[in-house]
Amino acid sequence: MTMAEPLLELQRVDKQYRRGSNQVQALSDYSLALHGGEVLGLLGPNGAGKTTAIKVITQLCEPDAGLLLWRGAPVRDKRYLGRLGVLLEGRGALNERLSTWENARYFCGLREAAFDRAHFNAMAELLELPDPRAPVRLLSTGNKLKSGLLLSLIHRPDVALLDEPTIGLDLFGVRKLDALVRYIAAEGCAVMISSHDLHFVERLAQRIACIRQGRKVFDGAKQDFLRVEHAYALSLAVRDGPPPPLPAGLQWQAPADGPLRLALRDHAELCRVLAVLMPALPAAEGLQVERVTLREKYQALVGNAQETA
Ligand SMILES: Nc1ncnc2c1ncn2[C@@H]1O[C@H](COP(=O)(O)OP(=O)(O)OP(=O)(O)O)[C@@H](O)[C@H]1O
Repeated sequence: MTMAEPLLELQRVDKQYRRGSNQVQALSDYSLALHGGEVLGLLGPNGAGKTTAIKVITQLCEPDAGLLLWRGAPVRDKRYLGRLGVLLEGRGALNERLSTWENARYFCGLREAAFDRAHFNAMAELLELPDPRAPVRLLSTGNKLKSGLLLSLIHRPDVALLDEPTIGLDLFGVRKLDALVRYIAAEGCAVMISSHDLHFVERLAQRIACIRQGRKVFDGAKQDFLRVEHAYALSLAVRDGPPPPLPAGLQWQAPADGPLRLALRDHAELCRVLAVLMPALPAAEGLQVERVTLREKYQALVGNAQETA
């Protein structure tokens, strides 16, 4: 992960929506920085404020307080918008009567960027987009999504904001999207993925920003996110008798019914425990070791957060 100056930054942003006589605090004192070449996963339950953050970045809505910075300077006009690639709520802007190819040329003209045929072909190939010369209206829903995605990135943006990019893609489409995200990040693009698809985020993001009810609850390296408490969960089903001994400093959690449980910090600790447990294993009824995934960490962090609406 690069530690260079952020390309884009939200600093202490507040955003409130008015809904009749009610007010919804969508963002509270919210800060976020995006660096070139990094893939950031923006996570949060429904209504947490993710889309609002993207709308503030793209000037689709104005914050009540706080700053938006582009390359370290407060944004004063809309010029930086041409350096963004945006996919909002899974959809890119495109003209369905034109082909992906024609749309791409049109969008490059609009953004005052040179149309790069090799970049177009590389993305179409990675996405396995069939017939880029056919009118978009003739494509299947999933292929229209791929087309929209390609178009949001055709001008080689410095920052890509991908809001729910996996919606409507099948398993194979998502794998192709993986490849596309890696390709643009390797080119130096800062990629922010806002998604409920935790497997997708876990595979790609080096950094996780987690938001709950408009507030930041985590922002840091994915490894640190996964290491918040422990990396492995071990459970051991034993017959009657005392629980088998563990290395010094560790203690079983022993629920009234169900197997013994143990949370382990890392791979080294897991190996130490298994070595000590080995003699007791033949008499045990079952051993299970699970890697704690982003899903469990995420659930622990956002709890049962309900939509603030
Ligand atoms: N235009 C609006 N007018 C009033 N309230 C709004 C508006 N847009 C969003 N909200 C409210 O602001 C809060 C944050 O919404 P936002 O869409 O940013 O969340 P989100 O994290 O993107 O959610 P989701 O994962 O469901 O897309 C929610 O309570 C939502 O109901």
